[in-house]
Amino acid sequence: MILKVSNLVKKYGNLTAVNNISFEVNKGEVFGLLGPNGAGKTSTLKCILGLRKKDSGNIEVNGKIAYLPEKKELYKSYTVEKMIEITESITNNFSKEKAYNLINEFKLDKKTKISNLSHGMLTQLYISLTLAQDADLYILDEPTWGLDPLMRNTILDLIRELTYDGKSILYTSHILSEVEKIADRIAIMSKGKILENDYLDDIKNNYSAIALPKNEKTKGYLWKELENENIWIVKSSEGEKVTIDEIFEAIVKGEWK
Ligand SMILES: Nc1ncnc2c1ncn2[C@@H]1O[C@H](COP(=O)(O)OP(=O)(O)OP(=O)(O)O)[C@@H](O)[C@H]1O
Repeated sequence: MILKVSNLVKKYGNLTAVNNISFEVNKGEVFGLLGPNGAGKTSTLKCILGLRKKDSGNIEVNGKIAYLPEKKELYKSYTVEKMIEITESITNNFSKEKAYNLINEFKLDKKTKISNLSHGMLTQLYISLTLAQDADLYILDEPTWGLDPLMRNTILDLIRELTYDGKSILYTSHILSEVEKIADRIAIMSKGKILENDYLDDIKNNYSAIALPKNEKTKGYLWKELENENIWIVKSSEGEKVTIDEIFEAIVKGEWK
């Protein structure tokens, strides 16, 4: 186990952004922390990194962490080359060679000023600077934000490749299809709580959809209210197969009854 979060609570004044959550990330796995806007994902990552003070709970990290923040801001007046130099001077275990390999793979010109990079290119540079660090756990907050589908796939491949060397990845995303491609396990977060936490395949196999008359209730998530019946997502393999997108939607939207 590389990371163990137990009963983490983070409050901002009256708002409980992270409400008593627990999960573990194992060595060599990609763990996806999913949830809608404002679910508490970034707050969770920041508590793990010590960038936010937790209110209670326990966080155990076994190894070095490299972090890709959600707000990908870099010194605008520097060139790509200068940014790599600076990162090398202030970061432990940073490989300049690896950073250059990555920016070449992304076809970024080292002489370009950061202010002239497109949004996607800025993400590529930031990813290069993060993956060029030798770490045991890579914490990536929305690593594919603003990237086109081709570039997204390249980044997902790079993330997956990290696990071949036994590295672990904790990452957040809104894009279910990409999570399906690379995550081993996921946690679905909503309103500060983890509502589901399991192997992706198990989650997919455990849930199915059933239609019930309007006045009937069952144990599950009320997913869709139709004219004559309601559709429930239930923990059973008896009903219709559902996609991970549909399960996610039902868990986040519906209430477990
Ligand atoms: N510094 C802060 N001060 C006050 N409230 C905050 C602060 N940071 C986050 N919040 C609130 O905490 C809640 C969780 O925010 P957080 O950024 O952790 O969610 P998130 O799941 O990462 O969302 P997103 O996907 O939109 O980035 C939100 O209601 C947000 O408004």
